[in-house]
Amino acid sequence: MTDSSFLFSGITFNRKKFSSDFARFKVKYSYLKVSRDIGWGDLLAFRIAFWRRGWGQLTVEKKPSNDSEEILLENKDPEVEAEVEVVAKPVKKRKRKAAVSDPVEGFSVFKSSKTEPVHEENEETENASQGKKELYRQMERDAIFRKKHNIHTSGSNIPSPLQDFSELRSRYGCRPYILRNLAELGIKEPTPIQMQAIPILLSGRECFACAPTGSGKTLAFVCPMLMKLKRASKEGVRAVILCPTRELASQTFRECKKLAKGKKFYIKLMTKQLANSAEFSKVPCDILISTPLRLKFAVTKRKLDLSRVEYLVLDESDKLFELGLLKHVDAVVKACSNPSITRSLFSATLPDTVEELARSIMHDAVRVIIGRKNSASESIKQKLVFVGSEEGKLLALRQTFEESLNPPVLVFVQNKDRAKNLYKELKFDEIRVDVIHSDLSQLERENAIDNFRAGKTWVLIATDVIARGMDFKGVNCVINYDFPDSSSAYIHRIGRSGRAGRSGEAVTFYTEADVRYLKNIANVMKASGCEVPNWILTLPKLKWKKHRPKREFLSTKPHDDEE
Ligand SMILES: Nc1ncnc2c1ncn2[C@@H]1O[C@H](COP(=O)(O)OP(=O)(O)OP(=O)(O)O)[C@@H](O)[C@H]1O
Repeated sequence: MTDSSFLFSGITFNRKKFSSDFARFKVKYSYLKVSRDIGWGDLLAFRIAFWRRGWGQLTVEKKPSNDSEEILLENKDPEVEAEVEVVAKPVKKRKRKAAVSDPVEGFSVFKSSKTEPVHEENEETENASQGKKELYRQMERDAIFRKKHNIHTSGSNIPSPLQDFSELRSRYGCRPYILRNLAELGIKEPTPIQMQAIPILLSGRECFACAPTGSGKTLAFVCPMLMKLKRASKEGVRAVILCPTRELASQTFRECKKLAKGKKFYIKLMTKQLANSAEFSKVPCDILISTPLRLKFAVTKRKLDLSRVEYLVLDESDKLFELGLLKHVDAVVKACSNPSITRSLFSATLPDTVEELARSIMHDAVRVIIGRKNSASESIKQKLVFVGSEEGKLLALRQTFEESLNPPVLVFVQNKDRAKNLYKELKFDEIRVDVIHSDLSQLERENAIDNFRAGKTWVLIATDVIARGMDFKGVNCVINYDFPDSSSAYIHRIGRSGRAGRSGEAVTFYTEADVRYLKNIANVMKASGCEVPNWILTLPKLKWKKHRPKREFLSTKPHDDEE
């Protein structure tokens, strides 16, 4: 068909000239034959239906030798045929209505050539305005729904949010195994980030999203990824999820497996062993979950091919864009060279600099913010405690544990040496304590996490290595033994409690040396509805800077004893 004309904003596509390309992509399209006299109103109605479902581009090709037109639907979903029936209804309805109304209105079915165009024109204008009205009504309904769920979006043509997981099937033809797995996991209603991010990603749009800790971001990117991949393939890596730490990568790997249960996807976690394997390219892999350094190593040293990757997720994106990781992330993003890739960024904190970077690398991305940007989860009760000095901290910690130890409790310190020392201090108290930091082997780190998850450990002392993304169900209290180095570190640390709607508590110790930095944290606390003494809020504004003071030796023993 060389004489193709496209209505609305479609890509000109000469099917004869590009017949071989078309044959390759044929499976992606479905057709709907409609009468030649299809009006603009009908097309607008189709377009609205498309927009609501978050489908691809709607274009029309005219067939000169035939009395029908084809509506070309760019849709990669095999279920589209069924949906097209629904979409086609307005045309049938209009025709039926016309047939019934003709005799009533006194018009002949065989109209003269003079009167017909006038009637058609009026009808089309009417349909167009009806379509427009419906579009506006839908936009209004979406706006009300978003407002109710604190969903803030920016970007063009944003798909309607999901109100219910059943819409995954009715709007997107989701396979039953996902709905079954969600039900088995006890997941009934989508969280606000899932309501909006899932339709965006399913419609093939790029997205950067900021939603509170514990609000279900993982599912918001894993679910559409599985739906888009549809089935397993052995033709190379098709989706990559980058996480800043090994612990988070392995947790995300497990979450993927849970949601994919019953479907034979090849989901791989990039372990040291796998990264070093020379046979990597022969291992079937649909979804690869990795830290940036390991993936970069596999790409550069093991010639791992990422050119077929269709979906790339940068989880904890602001952390991935920090200086130490950025060059590895950059190498991975470059290796994912497929021009039709869909990239997405997720985090509970999204600094403006990261947003700018995201905008510069993404195409027509939609921005989604749940609640207030860079804020803590509102289900956490936050408290600041003045402890005077380093020694004061240890006394305050022991006193807290004596008064009320409500495990599981996470205690964050500034670095691994302090973690080791605090562990030595608490080991002989009558509490089950463990420690996790980067000097431990992978196995030791995993054991520490597993024991904490299983309730064998009551108090886990940690560095920021587990501050992001780790989902420990039911952590009752987070204690910032050492003041966090930034407000985003604070948000992520305390976000290990108060997850998925549960309540939690966060206590932050501060000394004289930390007072200058109190305001940043106090602002976060105030924004999430916690009480903060006024004097802190009136402290002078500090320019953004990481606060990592050299802290005194952590021990209650006299220093001479240590020598
Ligand atoms: N729709 C839902 N309903 C109930 N629970 C859910 C839902 N979605 C996810 N969850 C659960 O909520 C918990 C937190 O989810 P997840 O780890 O994805 O949070 P997150 O937003 O990524 O947090 P963080 O910012 O800390 O990484 C998990 O235990 C997950 O199983």
